Parts: sequence; C-alpha cells; structure tokens
Amino acid sequence: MATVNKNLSDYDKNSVPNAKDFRFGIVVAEWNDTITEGLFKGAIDALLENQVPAQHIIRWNVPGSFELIYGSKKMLQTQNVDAVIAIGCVIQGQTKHFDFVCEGVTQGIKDLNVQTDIPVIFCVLTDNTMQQSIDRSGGIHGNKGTEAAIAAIKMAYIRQQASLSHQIDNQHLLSSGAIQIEEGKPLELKE
Ligand SMILES: Nc1c(NC[C@H](O)[C@H](O)[C@H](O)CO)[nH]c(=O)[nH]c1=O
Ligand SMILES: CC(=O)[C@@H](O)COP(=O)(O)O
Repeated sequence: MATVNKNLSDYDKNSVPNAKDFRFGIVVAEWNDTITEGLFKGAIDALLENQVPAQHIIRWNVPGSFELIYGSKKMLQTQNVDAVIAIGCVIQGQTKHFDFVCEGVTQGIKDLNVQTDIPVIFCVLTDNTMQQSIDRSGGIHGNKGTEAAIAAIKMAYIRQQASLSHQIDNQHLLSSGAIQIEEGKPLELKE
C-alpha cells in the first residue's frame, strides 16, 4: 500500500502499549531542517500523547542523514533508551548522490537493528521532490514522524516482553531441576 492510500498519522490507539516507562532517543538530521523539524514534531506529539514523559526523551542533532547511523549508534551505546528514532529527509538532486545516501543510511540503520539490542526506527524520507517531503511531514499524507513514534513504542514493548519471557523461561528451567552453570566454578553433580 502506497503512502497516498494510507495517512501516515493514522493509528489505532488501542493497539499502542502504555509507554510511560519507556525512554526514547531521537536523532535528527539538519539537512532539509524545515522537513526534519516537522517530522520531529510529529514524533514528539505522538510520544507525549501516549504517556511518554518529556524527560524520558533525549534529542541529538547530526549534520545529515548519513550521520544518523553514527549518531544512533552512540545514542544507544551511551544513553539509557528503549528505542531510537532516526529522523532525516533525503531529496533527489542532480546526481547519483541521493542513491548512495539513501542506500547507506538504510543499510546502516538495518545493521544497528541486527547488531544491537535497541530498536532503531527508520524515519527517513527519501523523496523525489520537496513537495513530496512536505506532504509526508505533516501535510496531506500525514506525518512519518508520528508513524515512527508509534513504531518505536511498539518495538520497545516487544523488546521488554521478549526480555521478560526469557527470564520466565530461565526461572522455569531452574525450578524444574536445571542447573545454572557458572564460569570458573566446578560443576557440582547432584546425587
Ligand atoms: N543531500 C542530502 C544529504 N546529504 C548529506 C549527507 O547526508 C551527509 O551529511 C554528507 O554526505 C556528509 O557525510 N543529507 C540529507 O539528510 N538529505 C539530503 O537531501
Ligand atoms: C541527496 C543529496 O545528496 C542530493 O540532494 C545532493 O544534490 P546533488 O545530487 O545535486 O549534488
């Protein structure tokens, strides 16, 4: 389904977990800042609307979308966050640079999701024209920042639940007679 058939700001509020205990990092590219500021507003409004305290949100700026990769990596490595939202706007120019920036930031953020335990949400517009970006950052097609914030809440919840279920599994195994093997400690075999 193309964006023209789905407003980016529409979401089922009943499907969104309460996010009052989650903490979010938002990394914002300064290139096309009239657009990225609009995306940031959409994201912030959606987080606050879903009970995220303002003090649970940290924002860093980076020069351009390509730097979202490094900025998001350092955000999740150094800040206590449950998800990171990477906000950028890449608009086709006269050369192939658009292709390389878009591919690079896409692959880089994908890699962060594979290699780290913190979800990084891809809130990067990759548009042919400025008008397309305007339409998707609070215009006629809604706001991709809103979409990204809801995705961030849902992924933070999935991460939390996955961690809890892992702990439950461990407890279940231990209570059913499994033994916890501790490095460097001789294995005591039960009689
Ligand atoms: N043309 C756009 C860029 N280009 C800059 C790169 O993202 C990067 O900052 C530079 O190559 C230095 O590493 N960035 C955008 O976010 N949007 C553009 O349209
Ligand atoms: C995505 C870009 O880097 C691009 O907007 C830069 O414009 P140009 O391709 O004309 O150098």
